[in-house]
Amino acid sequence: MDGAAADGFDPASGPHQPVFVIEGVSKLYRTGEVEVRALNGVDAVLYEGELTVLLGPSGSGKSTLLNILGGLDKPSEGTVRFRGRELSAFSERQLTLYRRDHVGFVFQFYNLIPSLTALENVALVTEIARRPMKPEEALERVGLAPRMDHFPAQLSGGEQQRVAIARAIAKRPEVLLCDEPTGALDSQTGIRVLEALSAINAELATATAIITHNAAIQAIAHRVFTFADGRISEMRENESRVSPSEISW
Ligand SMILES: Nc1ncnc2c1ncn2[C@@H]1O[C@H](COP(=O)(O)OP(=O)(O)OP(=O)(O)O)[C@@H](O)[C@H]1O
Repeated sequence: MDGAAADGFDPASGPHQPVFVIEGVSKLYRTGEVEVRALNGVDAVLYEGELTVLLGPSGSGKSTLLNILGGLDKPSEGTVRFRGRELSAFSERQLTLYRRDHVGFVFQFYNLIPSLTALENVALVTEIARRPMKPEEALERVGLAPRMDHFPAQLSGGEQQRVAIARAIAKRPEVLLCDEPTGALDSQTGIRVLEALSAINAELATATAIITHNAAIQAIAHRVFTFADGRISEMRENESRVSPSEISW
């Protein structure tokens, strides 16, 4: 924990403190006559320092919940609290500040700026963050320090995704939200990306949520939520976790 404390994580808050408390959350989308209930009464808790996997078929509501946790969307019913503050009642301005100061996002497609090097892509974020790490350190943490002067087109898909992870963690977010981070990658490359996410979760104690369709990935999590039809049909704590290098698909 020493290293983590040096990185600004307060060990006094300890593991097993809730980061998000989700109560009775439903989300309805209405487009013309068509109404879709993307979430239907979700209750869940995500904990400090934990890696949570959100598993389930397409359309089961995983991204909708992740977007609500990330302050990109609001529930139609129910409440979400972030460290005791009611996120679901935040104004747009408060949500913008919340996203900027507390949340790192990683998406399936890396969204790097092609005309900037890996280092410059990460530096874009550290320039506006309140207590960032050096961009070099962020790239070091994902094993890409030797490639920092390369442009996205000179990097493989998995390397580009690791730059995107470096960019997301460089502002030291308390939560890292990842929507299908390995969805576009082959298994070997995807495992490298999961190793980077898992190492960051362990070293910085960043509460991490990873959405996937891929059931093999659940073995690396502390906690697994399985989604079905807008609900969490099963919540499970893994008694023993395996390292990403031990899984395959
Ligand atoms: N902005 C929107 N407007 C209308 N319907 C939406 C919107 N966003 C999501 N939905 C619908 O809500 C349901 C849940 O979608 P969501 O993206 O949360 O599922 P998911 O489990 O993340 O799926 P996937 O794994 O395919 O990304 C789906 O039926 C989807 O079509």
